[in-house]
Amino acid sequence: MSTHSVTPVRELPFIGGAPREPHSSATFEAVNPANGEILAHVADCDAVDVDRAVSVAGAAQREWMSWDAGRRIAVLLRWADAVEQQRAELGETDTRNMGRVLREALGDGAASARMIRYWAGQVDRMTGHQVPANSGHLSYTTREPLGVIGVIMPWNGPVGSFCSRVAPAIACGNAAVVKPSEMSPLSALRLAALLSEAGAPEGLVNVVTGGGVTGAAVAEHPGIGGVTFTGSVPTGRRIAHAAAETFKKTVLELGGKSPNIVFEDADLDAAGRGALWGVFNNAGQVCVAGTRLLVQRSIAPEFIEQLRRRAARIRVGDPMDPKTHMGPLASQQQFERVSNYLRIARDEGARVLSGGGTPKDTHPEGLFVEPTVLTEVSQSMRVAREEIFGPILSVLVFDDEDEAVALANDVEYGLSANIWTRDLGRMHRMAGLVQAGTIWGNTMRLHHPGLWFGGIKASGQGSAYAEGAIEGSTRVRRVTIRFDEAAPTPAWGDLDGD
Ligand SMILES: NC(=O)C1=CN([C@@H]2O[C@H](COP(=O)(O)OP(=O)(O)OC[C@H]3O[C@@H](n4cnc5c(N)ncnc54)[C@H](O)[C@@H]3O)[C@@H](O)[C@H]2O)C=CC1
Ligand SMILES: NCCCC(=O)O
Repeated sequence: MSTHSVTPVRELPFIGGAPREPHSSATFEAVNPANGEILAHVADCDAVDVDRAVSVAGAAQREWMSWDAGRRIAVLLRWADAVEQQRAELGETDTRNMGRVLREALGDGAASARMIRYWAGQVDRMTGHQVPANSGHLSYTTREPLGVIGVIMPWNGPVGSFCSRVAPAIACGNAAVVKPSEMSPLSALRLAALLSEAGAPEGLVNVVTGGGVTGAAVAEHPGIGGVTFTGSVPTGRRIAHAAAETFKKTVLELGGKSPNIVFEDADLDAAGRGALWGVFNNAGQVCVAGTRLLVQRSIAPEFIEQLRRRAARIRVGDPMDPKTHMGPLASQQQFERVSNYLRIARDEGARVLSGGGTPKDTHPEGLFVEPTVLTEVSQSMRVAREEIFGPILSVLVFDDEDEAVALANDVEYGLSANIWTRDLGRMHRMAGLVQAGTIWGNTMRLHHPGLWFGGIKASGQGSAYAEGAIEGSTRVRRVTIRFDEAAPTPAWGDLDGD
């Protein structure tokens, strides 16, 4: 367990380029899930705080767009450098605040810096086009920012979530009001400060801390032009309803129950390693976690034994320790949710092949759950259908491609799918038939800010990456100008004379 101890600090919302005393006097605690330590008392912002943030964001956005593109690009590049330089501090903040193991949290800072640089390169590419429609006329479209974007964040990868949403929003010329998750709000405050220090107008990116009430105030605010949300399906639905009232654009990246489909002709060693990392990384708190392993019957015994052997070597413990593979769950709420699914699995008749415990003896104050592999799972069981968001892998067996497709698609979600086979014909057939917004073949969780990433079915709409991020952050307008006086004008020709 970490020996690091802290005196809880008071964290204020970041509004107008600095921490500001909030209107609301309510607070909530930021807690280290590895040891129960209280890290901070964080302001629980109300609708007045959100309104203040939207107001300063509007003014900052106008200033931002009055700057030449080169000056805006320079700010983004300085911000990227700062995120990279501060990645140790940012990573430690996330590790303490939500239990992500430090060795991975450090990687988030470096990946986020690359992401910001990608978006810096897009700043002067928010172009429209010219349409040769009518002779004697020039018609063109412009792409312009929505104004203020509301960013409502989850808790499972705070640094990456902040940068992947804020960078495209501001690269497209917007300001942002960010509502981090109440379970991991701390790094967002630091990231907004780093952007200010990099030279952004005061108020370009503001952080209002709080829970669902604060988030709802963001989704409802008429001064916000678009919302990008990552989180659960029920909350995504609420946000879509709230946003519709004022016709906000929305990008919704919601839950998943991603299949990881392994055929007998696959590289079984790579597929086995991938299966474990894909579901147990970040203690399973990953939207695209491959939580359903669909394995072909002919190789099932051998493959499952490989999983059992390797899963036993996963080191669970202090997330600050560089040797640890898996830290605790992020919050008491999540710990109870996952513990409940362990009970449901047993009640439904699944077999616990490995794990299945919540090691309170070795980790009395921590919210740890063992990496758990469930076999003898059938498609009707809740553990095979519902998003758990914890380190639980459900193994199902199939005979042929048709059955694999049927099992893969028989859930409400459609975020991502992983397919392992050496047969490229089969790979492409499966990629066409499996219902998921992202298909990974012989790999998993490979991302790039220039590649579309979004869910279908209940897993959401739009993409917070690539062209989806631009679409979600901008609107298009059309201009038509008659420049040739010989070109006709639409008018009544018989209004003159007697
Ligand atoms: N797919 C993903 O990446 C994620 C999925 N989840 C799923 O959701 C489950 C519950 O986790 P939560 O953090 O409670 O998810 P959530 O979807 O309720 O919360 C996500 C964010 O939305 C905010 N929020 C809550 N109610 C809101 C409302 N009415 N209007 C606007 N914003 C609101 C929260 O404060 C937080 O910032 C998890 O167990 C997991 O299954 C959670 C986080 C990320
Ligand atoms: N926001 C998508 C990141 C998913 C992943 O951690 O792979």
